[in-house]
Amino acid sequence: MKSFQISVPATSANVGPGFDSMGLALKLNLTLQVEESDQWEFMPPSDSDTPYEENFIYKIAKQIAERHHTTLPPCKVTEISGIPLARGLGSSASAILAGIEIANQVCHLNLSDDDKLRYGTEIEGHPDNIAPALFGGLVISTDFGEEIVHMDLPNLELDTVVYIPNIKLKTEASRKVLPEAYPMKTAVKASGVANLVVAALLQGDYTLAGRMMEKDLFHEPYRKELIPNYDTIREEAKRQGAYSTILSGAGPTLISFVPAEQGTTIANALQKILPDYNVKALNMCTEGLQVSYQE
Ligand SMILES: Nc1ncnc2c1ncn2[C@@H]1O[C@H](COP(=O)(O)OP(=O)(O)O)[C@@H](O)[C@H]1O
Ligand SMILES: N[C@@H](CCOP(=O)(O)O)C(=O)O
Repeated sequence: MKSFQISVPATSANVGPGFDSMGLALKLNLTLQVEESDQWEFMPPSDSDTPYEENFIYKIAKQIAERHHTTLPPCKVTEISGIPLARGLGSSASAILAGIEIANQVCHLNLSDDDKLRYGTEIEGHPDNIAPALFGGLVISTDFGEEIVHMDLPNLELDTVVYIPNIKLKTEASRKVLPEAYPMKTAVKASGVANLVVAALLQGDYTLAGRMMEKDLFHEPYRKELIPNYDTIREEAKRQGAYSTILSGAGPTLISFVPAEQGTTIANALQKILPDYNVKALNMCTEGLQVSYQE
């Protein structure tokens, strides 16, 4: 019987002003063990009354199989490790890619990376989590409909610290507070800020990159009211030496970019003043989606 493991990293989208286009993979994984079986089963079950047909990953896998005019054979799927849900760490993008990959493996679809990026982006609605979850690293991507253009940035000499509160914020809800359109002057300044973040990262000028990340005009000014302790965490992280502290994805997690090797020290200091949070030092992850087969 075939058995394989799928591992997909968490992601932090936007990186400040790179709204819907910039994201990086983090060393925190969704890992699933998949075995062909005589019936569908998800372990641990989300709750005993929910049929497998309602499972998010199952629905994605089924949709991809149908798109290729085939049906999924039954599988037992065991979640070995997870990414906290609705916290701004890309759990939905990782689950979507896992569903796509299950269909790819068990239906022998032979999907290319571009196929996975296209399907994942269509389902998620934007490529900024899907691209780094698929490729690893820090990826800039934009969906032009006929193609999704994406480009990796070279590895950065940075650690990150994430501040995960024990409340959820669905991405859909956090998008509702954003404006439909931006005045021309705001859009020009906002894209200038985003360009400076990329230029500064490429030059290794992390002080400037951090300063510009915190000047986002696309989403943070509208979302910060939804985020508990937004100003306190930013100020305290700066005092501890962080280059920047910004929303991770749509929030409510905040993420700091900090000098290499200083993640754990800064995380420990912030955990002391945020006892209700899970404060973690996380390295960036250069690997994206991985599949490994067992005998
Ligand atoms: N491992 C998973 N298994 C099943 N559903 C998942 C999984 N990961 C994410 N989801 C679905 O994605 C939703 C969270 O997506 P979203 O609001 O975009 O937040 P985020 O992607 O920031 O964690 C969850 O409420 C759940 O429906
Ligand atoms: N660009 C999106 C990113 C959402 O990321 P998530 O991790 O919160 O799902 C947005 O900002 O809405």
